Amino acid sequence: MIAFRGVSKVYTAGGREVAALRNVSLRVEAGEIHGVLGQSGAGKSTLIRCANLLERPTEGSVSVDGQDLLALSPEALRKARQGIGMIFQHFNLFGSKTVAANVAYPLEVAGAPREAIRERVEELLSLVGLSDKAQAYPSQLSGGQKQRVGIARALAPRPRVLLSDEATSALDPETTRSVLGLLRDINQKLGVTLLLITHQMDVVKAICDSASVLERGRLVEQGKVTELLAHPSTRLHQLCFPAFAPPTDAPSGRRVALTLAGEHARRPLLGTLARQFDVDALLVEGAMERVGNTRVGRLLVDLQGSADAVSQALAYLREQGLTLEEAAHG
Ligand SMILES: Nc1ncnc2c1ncn2[C@@H]1O[C@H](COP(=O)(O)OP(=O)(O)OP(=O)(O)O)[C@@H](O)[C@H]1O
Repeated sequence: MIAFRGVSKVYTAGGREVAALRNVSLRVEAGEIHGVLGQSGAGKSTLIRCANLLERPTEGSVSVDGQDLLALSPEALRKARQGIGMIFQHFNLFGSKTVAANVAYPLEVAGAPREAIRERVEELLSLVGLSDKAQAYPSQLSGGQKQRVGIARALAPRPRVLLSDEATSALDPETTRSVLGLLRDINQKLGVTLLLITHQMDVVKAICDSASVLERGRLVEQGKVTELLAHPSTRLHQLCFPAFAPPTDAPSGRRVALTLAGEHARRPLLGTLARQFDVDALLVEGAMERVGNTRVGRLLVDLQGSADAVSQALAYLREQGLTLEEAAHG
């Protein structure tokens, strides 16, 4: 488990103070994948670097697995850091070392026996699908392969927590998907807790259980991804479902924006409106998104039928717990 409590970070540069984090409190449960989403300059890198004290907070506390990192001696912090792996946007591999030597590096630093290192490196390269590249150099690898080496190296000391600093930002969409799939597998197979920062909503949708949004150093929301997306008022929802385009034609019925999540997204609601209420739903615009094992959607529909029937249909949808907005955003 990772806990930030009241964390602030102020940088002083050229006599000027920059508040990069302002009173951030965030809890990531053990075994979760948590994504921190934010625009450039929001403070994401600062936040993730505070999780292993590469950056020391100006105020507040950071604990990992119940250990208050700021209270540790330098020696104890060095040990605690072995339990916190990190992967980077630009991979940070040693160009002059082979893939195997890159992965072995943290184990050599920790003084592990040679044979144990050899076995562990083999196991890790197999885990990330690079057994055939052990003797290659980073310059001979694609971006996705380099990141897989970065992941293998980060996992070498068997960390409980993995920090990902925009690990897929430099990769194309397909490679991004495969690296995210690998991170999800690692989380599930090894139970590693993952804290990642990203400016890409797609990363959050693809693998995060929970997420938070950082804006100008402040955490403006946090929660389960599916729960945040189910509410049109959240930043996460608005980032996932951009506002509908302004209408160019007159509505052909009562125009309503529907947010479907969880159970609702699995039921044939529009068919029910037709059968039970004699109300047809014309789909104007919208999207359904897959989020983990569930689906979330936002649809703009024109409900067509007698005024009474449409009112009853709307009452039914509200009773079902759906979020409805008559004045669709946009
Ligand atoms: N070492 C530093 N010295 C002074 N200011 C800094 C330093 N590092 C970051 N900042 C400032 O702190 C703020 C947050 O920066 P940070 O890099 O954490 O944001 P970010 O969300 O990771 O941005 P990006 O996505 O562009 O990397 C910015 O205003 C940045 O200019």
